[in-house]
Amino acid sequence: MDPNRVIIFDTTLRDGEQSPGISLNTTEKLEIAHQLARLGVDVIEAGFPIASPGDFQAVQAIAREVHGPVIAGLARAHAADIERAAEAVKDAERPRVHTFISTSDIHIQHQLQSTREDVLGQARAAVAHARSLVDDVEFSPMDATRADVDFTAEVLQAAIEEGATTINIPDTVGYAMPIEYAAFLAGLYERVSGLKDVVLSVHCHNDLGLAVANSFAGLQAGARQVECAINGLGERAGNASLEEIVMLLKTREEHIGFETGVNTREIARTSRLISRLTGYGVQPNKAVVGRNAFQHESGIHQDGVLKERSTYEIMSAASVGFDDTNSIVLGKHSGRHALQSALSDLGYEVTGQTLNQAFKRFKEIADKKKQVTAMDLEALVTDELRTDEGAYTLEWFDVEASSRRPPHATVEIKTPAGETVRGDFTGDGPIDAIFRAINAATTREVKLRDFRIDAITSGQDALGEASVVLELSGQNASGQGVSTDIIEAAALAYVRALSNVERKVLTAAESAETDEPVLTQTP
Ligand SMILES: CC(=O)SCCNC(=O)CCNC(=O)[C@H](O)C(C)(C)COP(=O)(O)OP(=O)(O)OC[C@H]1O[C@@H](n2cnc3c(N)ncnc32)[C@H](O)[C@@H]1OP(=O)(O)O
Ligand SMILES: CC(C)C(=O)C(=O)O
Repeated sequence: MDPNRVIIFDTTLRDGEQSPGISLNTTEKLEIAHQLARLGVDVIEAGFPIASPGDFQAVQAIAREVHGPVIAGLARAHAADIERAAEAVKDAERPRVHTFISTSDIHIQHQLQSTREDVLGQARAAVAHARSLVDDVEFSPMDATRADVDFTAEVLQAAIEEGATTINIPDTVGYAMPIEYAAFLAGLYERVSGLKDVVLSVHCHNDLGLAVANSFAGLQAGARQVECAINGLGERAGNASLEEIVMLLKTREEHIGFETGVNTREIARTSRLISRLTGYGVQPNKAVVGRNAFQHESGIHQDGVLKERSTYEIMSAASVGFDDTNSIVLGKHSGRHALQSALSDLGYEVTGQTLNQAFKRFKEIADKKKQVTAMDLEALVTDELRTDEGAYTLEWFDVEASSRRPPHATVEIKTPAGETVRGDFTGDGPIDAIFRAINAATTREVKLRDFRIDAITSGQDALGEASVVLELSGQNASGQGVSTDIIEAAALAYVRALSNVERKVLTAAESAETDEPVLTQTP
C-alpha cells in the first residue's frame, strides 16, 4: 500500500451511536452505511454486536449488503463478544473484528478490578481467539494515553504476536495533547518491534477540543489509520470529526503529502443524513459542514470574495458537496420518472412500491410548496426510511390555536399492538398540547428532554424538520419528523421518539438478562 495513503475508519455507527439519545434502527443504519460507502471510507465500524440483538442484526445486515469498505464489529476481550462480532461480520466482503481492553492502571484497578498480568493474558487470548475466526483483527489498548508506555508496549507486542493486523491507540478520554500523543506513539514504535509491520491507528476523543489535532499528530508520528465520525459524533464530546480530518489532509495535501480515498463531494450530504437520522443538529459555525462554513458576513470579506474567492476561502463549498443542493429539481407537475431520476442523482435507487410511496409523499409536498429542491427530496426520503413496523404511528390530529384561549389538541395514535387510541389535552402552546395529547393517548410517562425545529430550505413554504428527545426509565432516544406543517412535524418526531425510547428500555432489560463467559488468561 502507498505509504502516504491514510485509511479512513468511520465509527459513526458505533462510537457515534454512543452519543446520548441516539438510537438508530437497522434500516437507518443500513442507509448510513450505504452513504458511507458512497463517501469512500475504507472501514465502517458498524456496531457492537454483543450489545443487543438489534445491534447484531444491524451489523449483520450491513456486512451482507454494503460493498466496498471493510466491515468491523467491536468486542470486549470476552469470548462471547468476539464470537458474536465475528458471526455478525462474517458475510462481509472483508470482515474485521475489533477487540479491546484497557491498559491504564486507573481502568485496570477501578473498572476491570484486575491486574496488569491478567489484562496481558486477556489481550493475548482475545486476539488469538479473534484470529481463529477472522483474518483481519484490530486491537485497542483502551485509555492508552493515561497508561504506562512500557506496559502498553508489552500488551501490543502480545497482540501482534497473536496476529493483530491493526493496532489502534485510543485517547479514550480526550486527555492527550498533540505533542504528547505523537511522543507516545514514537515510544511504542521504539519498544514494539512488530509495530512497523502492522497498521497503526489513532482514535481520539474531543473532550478538550483536540481530537483532530491529536489524530493529525498521530499521522505525523507514523499512524496510517484514523478513526473518526461524521459531524464529530461520539461518546461525550465526540470523536475526531471525519470531515475535518479529511479536508485537512486534502486542503494541505501539498504540504502534508497524505491522501485518502474519500470522495469529498459526498461530505455535505453524509453530514445532513447523519444529522437527520440521529437528531444531532450541526452547529452553524462547525468547520467544513456548518451552514456558515462558506458564508461571508462582513463587508471586507464579501468584497474580497467577490473579487477573488481565495482571498477568504481555503477550500470551496463545491469541494465538500455544498454547491447545487438548493437548485430547483421538481414541481407539482413532475411525474414518477423525473422523481426517480432526481432521487437517483441523490444516490437513492427507488423503484416499485417504494417509488409509488415516495411519489405520493412528493405530490403532497409539491401541492403545498412551489418548488421541491434537492434538499427537500433528501429530507423526504430520509423521513420515509423512518416508517417503522411495530412502532406508534400518528393517524390524525386536530389542534385549535388562538390568542384568546389556551390551545387544545386531539390525536389518534395506532399502538405497536395495532390498537387505535385517542387522547386530548389543553396545553401552554400548540406543540405542548399535542405532545401531552400523545402522552394521554398512549398513557406513557415520558419526559421531554429536547425539542428542536429547523427549516430545511428558506421561504414561507419551507419544509420543517423537528427533532425530539424523550426519556423513559433512565433511557433517552430521539425521533425526527418532516412536514410543511411544523405541528405535524413535531408530532411525528414525538411518536417516533416514543417508539424508539420504548424499544431502548426493552433492549436494556433484555441485555441485563444475558450473561457471557469471559476468556481465560493464557498460561
Ligand atoms: C471506550 C468505548 O467506547 S468502549 C465501548 C463502549 N460501548 C458500550 O458500552 C455500548 C454497548 N454496551 C452494552 O450494551 C453493555 O455495556 C454490554 C452488553 C457490552 C455489557 O453489559 P453488562 O454485561 O451489563 O456490563 P456493564 O456494561 O454493566 O459493565 C461492563 C463490564 O465489562 C467489563 N469490561 C469493560 N471493558 C472490557 C473489556 N474491554 N474487556 C473485558 N471486559 C471489559 C467491565 O469491567 C464490566 O465488568 P463486570 O460486569 O465484571 O464489572
Ligand atoms: C473501543 C475503543 C477504541 C474506544 O472507543 C475508545 O477507547 O475510545
